[in-house]
Amino acid sequence: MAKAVLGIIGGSGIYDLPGLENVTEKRIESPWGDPSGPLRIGEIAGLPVVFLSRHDAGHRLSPSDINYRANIDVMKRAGVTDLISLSACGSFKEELAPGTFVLVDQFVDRTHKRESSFFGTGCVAHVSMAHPVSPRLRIHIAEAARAEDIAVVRDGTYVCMEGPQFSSYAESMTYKQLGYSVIGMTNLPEAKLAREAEICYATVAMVTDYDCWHPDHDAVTVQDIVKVLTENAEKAKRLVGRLARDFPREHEPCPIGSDRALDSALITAPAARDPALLAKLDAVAGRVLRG
Ligand SMILES: CSC[C@H]1O[C@H](OP(=O)(O)O)[C@H](O)[C@@H]1O
Ligand SMILES: Nc1ncnc2[nH]cnc12
Repeated sequence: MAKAVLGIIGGSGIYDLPGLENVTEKRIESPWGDPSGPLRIGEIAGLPVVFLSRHDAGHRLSPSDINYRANIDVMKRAGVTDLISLSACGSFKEELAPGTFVLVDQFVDRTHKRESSFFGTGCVAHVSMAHPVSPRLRIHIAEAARAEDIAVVRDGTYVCMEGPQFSSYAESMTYKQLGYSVIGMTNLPEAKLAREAEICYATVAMVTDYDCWHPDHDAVTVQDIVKVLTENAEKAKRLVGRLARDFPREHEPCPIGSDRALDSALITAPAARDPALLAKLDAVAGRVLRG
Protein backbone atom coordinates (compact mmCIF):
# COMPACT_ATOMS: atom_id res chain seq x y z
CA MET A 1 0.00 0.00 0.00
CA ALA A 2 1.19 3.57 -0.70
CA LYS A 3 2.20 5.92 2.09
CA ALA A 4 -0.43 8.55 2.82
CA VAL A 5 0.58 12.12 2.03
CA LEU A 6 -1.91 14.73 3.17
CA GLY A 7 -2.31 17.83 1.02
CA ILE A 8 -3.91 20.99 2.35
CA ILE A 9 -5.05 23.83 0.13
CA GLY A 10 -5.65 26.93 2.20
CA GLY A 11 -8.23 29.41 0.92
CA SER A 12 -9.16 32.91 2.02
CA GLY A 13 -7.56 33.70 5.36
CA ILE A 14 -5.35 30.59 5.36
CA TYR A 15 -2.04 31.51 3.77
CA ASP A 16 0.15 29.34 5.98
CA LEU A 17 -0.09 26.24 8.14
CA PRO A 18 1.42 26.80 11.58
CA GLY A 19 2.17 23.45 13.17
CA LEU A 20 3.82 22.13 10.04
CA GLU A 21 7.26 20.88 11.12
CA ASN A 22 10.57 20.42 9.28
CA VAL A 23 9.26 22.57 6.45
CA THR A 24 10.99 23.04 3.14
CA GLU A 25 9.59 25.42 0.58
CA LYS A 26 9.66 23.92 -2.88
CA ARG A 27 8.74 25.39 -6.27
CA ILE A 28 7.73 22.38 -8.35
CA GLU A 29 7.62 22.94 -12.12
CA SER A 30 4.41 21.95 -13.87
CA PRO A 31 3.74 21.52 -17.59
CA TRP A 32 0.37 23.20 -16.85
CA GLY A 33 1.94 26.54 -15.95
CA ASP A 34 2.53 28.30 -12.66
CA PRO A 35 0.86 27.04 -9.50
CA SER A 36 -0.40 29.61 -7.00
CA GLY A 37 2.95 29.57 -5.17
CA PRO A 38 5.56 27.32 -3.64
CA LEU A 39 4.58 24.16 -1.82
CA ARG A 40 5.38 24.05 1.87
CA ILE A 41 6.38 20.47 2.45
CA GLY A 42 6.76 19.17 5.99
CA GLU A 43 5.17 16.88 8.52
CA ILE A 44 2.75 16.89 11.40
CA ALA A 45 3.29 14.15 14.00
CA GLY A 46 5.34 12.26 11.43
CA LEU A 47 2.70 12.40 8.68
CA PRO A 48 3.95 14.00 5.45
CA VAL A 49 1.88 17.14 4.81
CA VAL A 50 2.04 19.44 1.79
CA PHE A 51 0.51 22.91 2.02
CA LEU A 52 -0.41 25.31 -0.76
CA SER A 53 -1.99 28.72 -0.38
CA ARG A 54 -4.63 28.92 -3.13
CA HIS A 55 -4.65 32.71 -3.45
CA ASP A 56 -0.90 32.96 -2.58
CA ALA A 57 0.60 35.22 0.06
CA GLY A 58 -1.22 38.52 0.38
CA HIS A 59 -4.25 37.07 -1.46
CA ARG A 60 -2.67 37.94 -4.83
CA LEU A 61 -4.87 35.70 -7.00
CA SER A 62 -8.57 36.03 -7.81
CA PRO A 63 -10.64 32.80 -8.04
CA SER A 64 -10.85 33.02 -11.86
CA ASP A 65 -7.08 33.53 -12.19
CA ILE A 66 -5.93 30.60 -10.09
CA ASN A 67 -4.20 27.93 -12.18
CA TYR A 68 -6.10 24.99 -10.69
CA ARG A 69 -4.51 22.51 -13.11
CA ALA A 70 -0.99 23.49 -12.07
CA ASN A 71 -1.99 23.40 -8.39
CA ILE A 72 -3.36 19.85 -8.58
CA ASP A 73 -0.51 18.71 -10.83
CA VAL A 74 2.17 19.86 -8.35
CA MET A 75 0.26 18.26 -5.48
CA LYS A 76 0.33 14.99 -7.45
CA ARG A 77 4.03 15.42 -8.19
CA ALA A 78 4.63 15.96 -4.46
CA GLY A 79 3.00 12.56 -3.82
CA VAL A 80 -0.25 13.82 -2.27
CA THR A 81 -2.79 11.01 -1.93
CA ASP A 82 -5.46 12.83 0.08
CA LEU A 83 -6.29 16.49 -0.38
CA ILE A 84 -8.31 18.78 1.83
CA SER A 85 -9.53 22.20 0.89
CA LEU A 86 -10.07 24.75 3.64
CA SER A 87 -12.45 27.29 2.19
CA ALA A 88 -14.55 30.29 3.11
CA CYS A 89 -18.17 30.22 1.93
CA GLY A 90 -21.53 31.94 2.19
CA SER A 91 -24.54 30.09 3.63
CA PHE A 92 -28.06 29.56 2.25
CA LYS A 93 -29.48 28.03 5.41
CA GLU A 94 -30.42 29.80 8.62
CA GLU A 95 -28.95 26.95 10.68
CA LEU A 96 -25.57 27.16 8.90
CA ALA A 97 -24.57 30.33 10.71
CA PRO A 98 -21.19 32.08 10.29
CA GLY A 99 -18.57 29.97 12.05
CA THR A 100 -20.17 26.66 11.03
CA PHE A 101 -17.97 24.11 9.26
CA VAL A 102 -19.75 22.11 6.54
CA LEU A 103 -18.27 18.85 5.18
CA VAL A 104 -19.91 19.18 1.79
CA ASP A 105 -20.65 16.01 -0.16
CA GLN A 106 -21.95 17.53 -3.40
CA PHE A 107 -21.01 20.33 -5.77
CA VAL A 108 -22.85 22.33 -8.42
CA ASP A 109 -20.80 24.04 -11.12
CA ARG A 110 -21.73 27.62 -12.03
CA THR A 111 -18.28 28.61 -13.25
CA HIS A 112 -17.66 29.45 -16.89
CA LYS A 113 -14.06 30.64 -17.17
CA ARG A 114 -12.11 27.77 -15.67
CA GLU A 115 -9.83 25.15 -17.14
CA SER A 116 -11.17 22.23 -15.18
CA SER A 117 -9.86 19.18 -17.03
CA PHE A 118 -6.39 17.85 -17.75
CA PHE A 119 -7.76 15.95 -20.73
CA GLY A 120 -8.84 17.13 -24.19
CA THR A 121 -8.03 16.74 -27.87
CA GLY A 122 -5.51 13.93 -28.22
CA CYS A 123 -6.42 12.24 -24.96
CA VAL A 124 -10.07 12.30 -23.91
CA ALA A 125 -11.18 10.95 -20.55
CA HIS A 126 -14.48 11.03 -18.69
CA VAL A 127 -14.24 10.42 -14.97
CA SER A 128 -17.29 10.02 -12.72
CA MET A 129 -18.21 13.02 -10.58
CA ALA A 130 -21.36 11.39 -9.17
CA HIS A 131 -19.76 11.44 -5.73
CA PRO A 132 -17.15 14.21 -5.87
CA VAL A 133 -15.97 13.93 -2.26
CA SER A 134 -14.07 11.04 -0.76
CA PRO A 135 -16.33 9.60 1.99
CA ARG A 136 -13.39 8.31 4.03
CA LEU A 137 -11.77 11.71 4.15
CA ARG A 138 -15.06 13.24 5.30
CA ILE A 139 -15.28 10.67 8.08
CA HIS A 140 -11.70 11.36 9.21
CA ILE A 141 -12.38 15.10 9.25
CA ALA A 142 -15.61 14.61 11.20
CA GLU A 143 -13.78 12.44 13.76
CA ALA A 144 -10.99 15.00 14.12
CA ALA A 145 -13.60 17.72 14.60
CA ARG A 146 -15.35 15.71 17.32
CA ALA A 147 -12.04 15.16 19.10
CA GLU A 148 -11.33 18.91 19.00
CA ASP A 149 -14.87 19.91 19.98
CA ILE A 150 -15.40 21.71 16.70
CA ALA A 151 -19.00 21.56 15.47
CA VAL A 152 -19.34 20.31 11.89
CA VAL A 153 -22.30 19.58 9.66
CA ARG A 154 -21.59 16.31 7.88
CA ASP A 155 -23.10 17.01 4.46
CA GLY A 156 -24.23 19.77 2.14
CA THR A 157 -24.12 21.07 -1.40
CA TYR A 158 -21.55 23.69 -2.42
CA VAL A 159 -22.40 25.79 -5.45
CA CYS A 160 -19.29 27.14 -7.12
CA MET A 161 -19.86 30.50 -8.80
CA GLU A 162 -17.47 32.29 -11.13
CA GLY A 163 -17.13 35.54 -9.18
CA PRO A 164 -15.28 37.60 -8.28
CA GLN A 165 -18.45 39.63 -7.66
CA PHE A 166 -20.77 38.16 -5.05
CA SER A 167 -24.22 36.89 -6.16
CA SER A 168 -27.20 39.08 -6.97
CA TYR A 169 -30.24 38.78 -4.71
CA ALA A 170 -32.07 36.78 -7.42
CA GLU A 171 -29.17 34.34 -7.72
CA SER A 172 -28.90 33.99 -3.97
CA MET A 173 -32.64 33.32 -3.61
CA THR A 174 -32.54 30.81 -6.47
CA TYR A 175 -29.70 28.83 -4.91
CA LYS A 176 -31.45 28.89 -1.57
CA GLN A 177 -34.72 27.65 -3.10
CA LEU A 178 -32.85 24.91 -4.92
CA GLY A 179 -31.73 23.63 -1.54
CA TYR A 180 -28.02 24.33 -1.89
CA SER A 181 -26.17 24.75 1.39
CA VAL A 182 -23.19 27.01 0.73
CA ILE A 183 -21.52 29.06 -1.99
CA GLY A 184 -17.90 29.73 -2.89
CA MET A 185 -15.78 30.46 -5.92
CA THR A 186 -13.00 27.90 -5.90
CA ASN A 187 -13.72 24.31 -4.98
CA LEU A 188 -15.30 22.71 -8.00
CA PRO A 189 -12.40 22.95 -10.45
CA GLU A 190 -10.22 21.50 -7.72
CA ALA A 191 -12.61 18.61 -7.03
CA LYS A 192 -12.80 17.75 -10.74
CA LEU A 193 -9.06 17.94 -11.29
CA ALA A 194 -8.26 16.02 -8.12
CA ARG A 195 -10.59 13.26 -9.35
CA GLU A 196 -8.81 13.17 -12.72
CA ALA A 197 -5.48 13.06 -10.89
CA GLU A 198 -6.79 10.21 -8.71
CA ILE A 199 -6.34 12.18 -5.50
CA CYS A 200 -9.02 11.78 -2.81
CA TYR A 201 -10.57 15.20 -2.16
CA ALA A 202 -12.71 16.74 0.57
CA THR A 203 -13.76 20.26 1.47
CA VAL A 204 -14.14 21.94 4.80
CA ALA A 205 -16.50 24.78 3.87
CA MET A 206 -16.26 27.37 6.63
CA VAL A 207 -19.23 29.68 6.70
CA THR A 208 -18.37 33.38 6.87
CA ASP A 209 -21.70 34.99 5.91
CA TYR A 210 -25.31 34.62 4.74
CA ASP A 211 -24.56 35.86 1.23
CA CYS A 212 -27.37 38.38 0.46
CA TRP A 213 -30.65 36.45 0.83
CA HIS A 214 -31.13 36.82 4.59
CA PRO A 215 -33.70 39.46 5.56
CA ASP A 216 -31.92 40.18 8.87
CA HIS A 217 -28.41 40.53 7.46
CA ASP A 218 -26.87 43.07 5.12
CA ALA A 219 -25.44 41.90 1.81
CA VAL A 220 -22.03 40.35 2.32
CA THR A 221 -18.87 42.46 2.21
CA VAL A 222 -15.21 41.49 2.30
CA GLN A 223 -14.85 43.33 5.63
CA ASP A 224 -17.57 41.14 7.20
CA ILE A 225 -15.93 38.03 5.83
CA VAL A 226 -12.48 38.94 7.11
CA LYS A 227 -13.86 39.35 10.65
CA VAL A 228 -15.16 35.77 10.68
CA LEU A 229 -12.21 34.35 8.75
CA THR A 230 -9.72 34.88 11.52
CA GLU A 231 -11.77 32.84 13.98
CA ASN A 232 -12.52 30.13 11.38
CA ALA A 233 -8.84 29.93 10.42
CA GLU A 234 -7.77 29.30 14.02
CA LYS A 235 -10.27 26.42 14.31
CA ALA A 236 -9.30 25.04 10.91
CA LYS A 237 -5.65 24.84 11.89
CA ARG A 238 -6.57 22.99 15.09
CA LEU A 239 -8.71 20.62 13.01
CA VAL A 240 -5.86 19.92 10.60
CA GLY A 241 -3.43 19.30 13.48
CA ARG A 242 -5.73 16.66 14.96
CA LEU A 243 -6.57 15.17 11.59
CA ALA A 244 -2.89 14.73 10.77
CA ARG A 245 -2.10 13.21 14.16
CA ASP A 246 -4.84 10.60 13.76
CA PHE A 247 -4.58 10.07 10.00
CA PRO A 248 -3.74 6.52 8.76
CA ARG A 249 -0.09 6.36 7.71
CA GLU A 250 -0.91 4.12 4.74
CA HIS A 251 -3.26 5.50 2.10
CA GLU A 252 -6.60 3.71 2.49
CA PRO A 253 -8.19 2.59 -0.79
CA CYS A 254 -11.09 4.90 -1.55
CA PRO A 255 -14.47 3.10 -1.27
CA ILE A 256 -15.80 5.03 -4.27
CA GLY A 257 -12.62 4.57 -6.30
CA SER A 258 -11.44 8.23 -6.37
CA ASP A 259 -7.88 6.94 -6.35
CA ARG A 260 -8.53 4.64 -9.37
CA ALA A 261 -10.78 7.05 -11.29
CA LEU A 262 -8.86 6.65 -14.55
CA ASP A 263 -9.24 2.87 -14.66
CA SER A 264 -12.37 3.23 -16.78
CA ALA A 265 -12.18 6.82 -18.03
CA LEU A 266 -9.85 6.94 -21.06
CA ILE A 267 -11.59 6.67 -24.43
CA THR A 268 -9.05 7.88 -27.00
CA ALA A 269 -7.48 4.96 -28.86
CA PRO A 270 -3.73 4.66 -28.24
CA ALA A 271 -3.01 5.35 -31.93
CA ALA A 272 -5.02 8.62 -31.79
CA ARG A 273 -3.30 9.99 -28.71
CA ASP A 274 -1.24 13.18 -28.92
CA PRO A 275 2.28 12.60 -27.60
CA ALA A 276 2.60 16.24 -26.46
CA LEU A 277 -0.53 15.98 -24.29
CA LEU A 278 0.56 12.57 -23.00
CA ALA A 279 3.82 14.13 -21.87
CA LYS A 280 1.92 16.80 -19.91
CA LEU A 281 -0.26 14.09 -18.35
CA ASP A 282 2.77 12.24 -17.05
CA ALA A 283 2.14 12.96 -13.36
CA VAL A 284 -1.66 12.93 -13.20
CA ALA A 285 -2.30 9.98 -15.52
CA GLY A 286 1.05 8.19 -15.76
CA ARG A 287 -0.33 5.23 -13.83
CA VAL A 288 -2.77 4.35 -16.61
CA LEU A 289 -0.91 5.80 -19.59
CA ARG A 290 2.30 3.93 -18.93
CA GLY A 291 0.24 0.74 -18.57
C1 LIG B 1 -12.75 36.64 0.50
S1 LIG B 1 -14.40 36.33 0.09
C2 LIG B 1 -14.50 35.43 -1.45
C3 LIG B 1 -13.45 34.39 -1.64
O1 LIG B 1 -13.43 33.56 -0.45
C4 LIG B 1 -13.53 32.20 -0.86
O2 LIG B 1 -12.21 31.78 -1.13
P1 LIG B 1 -11.65 30.31 -0.82
O3 LIG B 1 -12.63 29.36 -1.43
O4 LIG B 1 -10.32 30.26 -1.48
O5 LIG B 1 -11.57 30.19 0.67
C5 LIG B 1 -14.37 32.29 -2.11
O6 LIG B 1 -14.31 31.11 -2.88
C6 LIG B 1 -13.80 33.49 -2.80
O7 LIG B 1 -12.64 33.17 -3.52
N1 LIG C 1 -21.19 34.78 -0.03
C1 LIG C 1 -20.16 34.28 -0.68
N2 LIG C 1 -20.23 34.05 -2.01
C2 LIG C 1 -19.17 33.51 -2.66
N3 LIG C 1 -18.01 33.21 -2.09
C3 LIG C 1 -17.89 33.41 -0.78
N4 LIG C 1 -16.87 33.20 0.06
C4 LIG C 1 -17.27 33.60 1.28
N5 LIG C 1 -18.54 34.07 1.26
C5 LIG C 1 -18.95 33.96 -0.02
